[in-house]
Amino acid sequence: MKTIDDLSFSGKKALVRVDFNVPLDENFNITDDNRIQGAAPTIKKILADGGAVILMSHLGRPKEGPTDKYSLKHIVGHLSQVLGVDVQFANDCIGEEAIEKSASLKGGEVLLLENLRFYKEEEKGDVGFAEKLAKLGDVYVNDAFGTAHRAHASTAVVAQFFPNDRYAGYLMAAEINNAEKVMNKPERPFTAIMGGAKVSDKIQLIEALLDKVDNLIIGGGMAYTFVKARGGEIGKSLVELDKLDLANELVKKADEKGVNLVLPTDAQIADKFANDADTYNGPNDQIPADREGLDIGSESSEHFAEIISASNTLLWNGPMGVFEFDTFAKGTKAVADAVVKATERGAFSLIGGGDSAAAVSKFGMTEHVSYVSTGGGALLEYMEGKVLPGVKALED
Ligand SMILES: Nc1ncnc2c1ncn2[C@@H]1O[C@H](COP(=O)(O)OP(=O)(O)OP(=O)(O)O)[C@@H](O)[C@H]1O
Ligand SMILES: O=C(O)[C@H](O)COP(=O)(O)O
Repeated sequence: MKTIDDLSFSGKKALVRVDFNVPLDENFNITDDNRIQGAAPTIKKILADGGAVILMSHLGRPKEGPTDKYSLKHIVGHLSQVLGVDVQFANDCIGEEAIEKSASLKGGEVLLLENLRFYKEEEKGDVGFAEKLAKLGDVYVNDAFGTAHRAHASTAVVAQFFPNDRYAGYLMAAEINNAEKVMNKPERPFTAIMGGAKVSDKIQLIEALLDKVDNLIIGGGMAYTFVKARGGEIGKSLVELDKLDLANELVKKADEKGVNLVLPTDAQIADKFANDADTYNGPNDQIPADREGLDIGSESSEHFAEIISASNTLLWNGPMGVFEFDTFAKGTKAVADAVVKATERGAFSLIGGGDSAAAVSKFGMTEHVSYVSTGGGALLEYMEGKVLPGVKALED
């Protein structure tokens, strides 16, 4: 797979797929610009070579065509600041305006096209739509690791129109290299910390990890399915009753493979799902019927931290509790502190995208871990051993 270091972009128009699917608040302010920052080095390299950049991305999951809520115009200002260039904007990603603005773009200039998903053809992987996109540029660059697990027109199909001129951007290359480092050449002990809401979202990753890790720590909402499966009383805690047998199977598999599967033993037990809930720290298998566990407890935090601090490779995907509420962020913070300490001692730590990255950023620790992925589902699928269409499409 070629990267952008294999080409001088002088005199070229680079059609660059980025993942600018960033969280916006009610005033359309970007609440986490990690994905924009991540794509900046690629864009800047092309500009430094004297090339012009035509950016394409999706934003959200628009269902009824163009809407203001999902317009990429909302990120033009911040993107211009990050790049130090006045980014031009096309109100469509194909058609007259896109063609004209792309054609008149000069070296050192940047054009951002409107949201690709305003056309159903994007997610359908429509060839005709991909060809219209392809006509806008001379070479194709994919730097959208976060969307690489989608076989869409702009992430995979379009590459066929650039048989000799398709490149991975720096972010795409870094994401793959860091995921490989963890999955294929981990320095041991290798510990994975899985959290978040549902076992069902992470089953395939957990199964893939059981062949790779020394320790598998399970926290967050998904832990209660494991506690319930072995007869614990979990009250109103989050649980997937149709996954109890699966949970027991995973515990058994871990045992057979000699993996140390670590579950929390205590929880912050609340009388309601709210930041101002009445809460106490107690065993997570004796939760009263009218209460629920919303964070791992102090004993579990200490136990998890102990294992993390003795590890040389760390993968973390999913928060330990409802970290959005400060009352239930202690477990996630304790894990983040331990990951940072291990990293400072020389361990390699990879943080999965989405909520885990948001938690690390909330605690101001992004610079103190080895790598924060921009991929949520894409990273999970890559680590499950799946071929990502956006990566495959770049291969010669
Ligand atoms: N004990 C719990 N009870 C209820 N919800 C929980 C609990 N622990 C964590 N959560 C919730 O889980 C959500 C995150 O899990 P989710 O599976 O949605 O994403 P994730 O695992 O972080 O994956 P990604 O990092 O890709 O977003 C958070 O919104 C958090 O509030
Ligand atoms: O946020 C993500 O995971 C990527 O931008 C992909 O978005 P999607 O799940 O809507 O395809």
